[in-house]
Amino acid sequence: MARIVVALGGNALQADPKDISAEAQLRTTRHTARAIVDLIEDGHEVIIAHGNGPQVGQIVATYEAAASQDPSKPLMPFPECGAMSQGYIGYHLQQALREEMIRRGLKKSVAAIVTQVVVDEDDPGFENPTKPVGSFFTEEQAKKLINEKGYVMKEDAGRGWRRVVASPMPKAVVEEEIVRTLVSAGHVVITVGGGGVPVIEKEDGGLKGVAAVIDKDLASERIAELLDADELVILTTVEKVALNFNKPEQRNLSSMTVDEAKKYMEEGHFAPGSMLPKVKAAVMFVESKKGRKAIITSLEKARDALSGKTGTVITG
Ligand SMILES: Nc1ncnc2c1ncn2[C@@H]1O[C@H](COP(=O)(O)OP(=O)(O)O)[C@@H](O)[C@H]1O
Ligand SMILES: NC(=O)OP(=O)(O)O
Repeated sequence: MARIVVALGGNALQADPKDISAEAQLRTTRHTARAIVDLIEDGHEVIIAHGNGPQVGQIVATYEAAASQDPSKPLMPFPECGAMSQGYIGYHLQQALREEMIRRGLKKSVAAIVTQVVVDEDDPGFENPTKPVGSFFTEEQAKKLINEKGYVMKEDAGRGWRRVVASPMPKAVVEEEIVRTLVSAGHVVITVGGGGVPVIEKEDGGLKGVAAVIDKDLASERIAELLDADELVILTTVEKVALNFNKPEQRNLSSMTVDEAKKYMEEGHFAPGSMLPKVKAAVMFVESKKGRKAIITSLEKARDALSGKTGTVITG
C-alpha cells in the first residue's frame, strides 16, 4: 500500500474540449472515477488533484459576457472563479467516485476541499503570463480579443490560441493539516484543484486572493511532498513521455532518472505548458526525498503503471 497523489489532466474532466457542458464533464468524471477507484481498490491511499484551465476560463468569460450585456452586473475576480471551479469539479468527482465505490462495495467517504495555495507576491510569474485558460480560438479571433478585451493570448502547443494568465509557483498549502487529517483517517480527498486558489500572505497573517492560475502538476508536487506521499502519479493523455515527441524519430520512455530528465529538459524535448511542468514536478518530487517515485502515464493505464507494467517512471 502506498500513499499516492494523483494529478488529473484535462482529459480526465472533459473528454471533448468542444463540449464544455456540465453533463459532459459529469460523464467524463464517471469514466475517470473507474481508474481512480482501481487504485483505491488496490489498497492505496489516494489524494486527488486536478486541473481547471478550461473551467476557470469558462467561468470568467461567463461573468464578462453578462457584464458586457448589462454593466450593472459585477465582474467576478479570478481567485473567486478559481474557487468556483474547485467546487464545480470537486462536486462532480465526489459524486462519480462515491458511485463507483458503492458499485464495488468499498466503504469510503470522499471530500473535496476548497484549497488555498500561498504564492510569493514577487513571483516572476506575475510579470510573464504563461498559463492557458478557457477555450481555444483561431488566430483571427485571438487578435480580436487582444484588441477588444486586452487579454494576453498565446498559441497553445499547436492546438489553437488561448488566453494566458500569470502562474506563480506554489509555496504552501493553507489547508495542509485538514487534508492530512482526512487522508490519515482513511478518506479520499480532492485537493489543490486547479493548482489551488492562489493567495498571498498579508502582514496581519490574513490571506488575499490574487489573479493567477497555479499549475496543477506543480501544486500536486507540493502537496505530495507535504503529505510525505510515496508516489506522485500524473495522469494525462499519453501513456509515456517521449523524446522527439511527434517527430518521425519519436522514442517513448519507460523510465528516466532525474539526471536524464534534466538533460532532456535542457535539450527541449518537453513542450512548455504541457509536458514540461509534468516532468519538472516529477523531478522536484523525486529529488525531495530518497526513495520517492513519480509516474507519468494516461488515465487508462494508471493501474498498470502502478504495478510497473507501463508509463514513464522517474526515479532518483
Ligand atoms: N515529450 C513529450 N512526450 C509526450 N507528450 C508530450 C511531449 N511534449 C508535449 N506533449 C504533449 O503534452 C500533452 C499533455 O499535456 P496537457 O494536455 O497540457 O496536460 P493535461 O493532461 O494536464 O491537461 C500530451 O497529450 C502531448 O500532446
Ligand atoms: N490549473 C491547471 O494547471 O489547469 P490545467 O491542468 O487545466 O491547465
